[in-house]
Amino acid sequence: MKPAIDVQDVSQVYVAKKKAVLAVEHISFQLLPGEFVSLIGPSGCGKTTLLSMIAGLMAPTRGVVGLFGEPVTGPSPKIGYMLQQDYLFPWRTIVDNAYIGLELRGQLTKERKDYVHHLLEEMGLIGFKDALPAQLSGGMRQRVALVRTLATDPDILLLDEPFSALDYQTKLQLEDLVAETLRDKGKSALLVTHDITEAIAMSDRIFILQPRPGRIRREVEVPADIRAELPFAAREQAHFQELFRDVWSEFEQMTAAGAAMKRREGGEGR
Ligand SMILES: Nc1ncnc2c1ncn2[C@@H]1O[C@H](COP(=O)(O)OP(=O)(O)OP(=O)(O)O)[C@@H](O)[C@H]1O
Repeated sequence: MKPAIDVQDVSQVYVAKKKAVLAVEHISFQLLPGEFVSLIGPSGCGKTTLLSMIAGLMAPTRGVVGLFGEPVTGPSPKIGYMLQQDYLFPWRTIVDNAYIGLELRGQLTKERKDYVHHLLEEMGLIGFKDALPAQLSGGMRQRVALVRTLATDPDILLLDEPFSALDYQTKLQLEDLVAETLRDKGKSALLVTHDITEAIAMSDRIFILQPRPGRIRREVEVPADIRAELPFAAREQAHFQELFRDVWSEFEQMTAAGAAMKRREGGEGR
């Protein structure tokens, strides 16, 4: 089986104000079709940089990214992107917002429109199809963003903190909806999040990244009892707390190492 995403020894250097920043270095991982994988790590460890390279928005300085065996050379129709902000156009109705990706690709056929209506139905939004975004709550707007992302039928979803701007209850509800929808449709997903519980509850595997430069520190397999459930119920499984403590202690070690490094750099600078 060809991996949905294949990141091979990728590094990325940014050049800003005559200074080079090594954002990520020697990153390699694969994501299989239908798998849900999360990237977690402290701010600046290169999560967004990695997503941008996978989405074809930026070429790696070194290494190769592949999607289903093909090298990434630019944005691909195989990829759908969901972000923290919903970026709905305020002057367009919900259904017209959901059509945008299809319009941009010249794919606004009767069949695709019917599929969008089906998705709006699935997400409990059909009664709001002619409303404007301002009339919807934050959680409903993110559901519209999900419909818009799924409308073009991408094989892989890149989820860049899509739940982080939501209140806690809405976030838990939407996590379940996203997980269930992606499982049903057999999509692969790569989630970037700062929330350890969210990563454990939603994923098959987790990559913990460390900063300066961004590298994979550890890969975590989520136990079967957690994976068998949707995210809300997953939090109640026997191995959940144990895994949470394990990942948390990894973060604490990383924070302590980062603070020690800053102290050393501060000392050297004096
Ligand atoms: N355009 C840029 N120019 C220069 N440096 C950049 C640029 N974008 C990111 N960086 C640097 O690259 C590193 C990785 O950044 P990136 O935004 O990918 O991390 P992140 O893990 O997504 O962070 P956050 O969790 O805060 O969103 C950081 O050190 C950052 O300062």
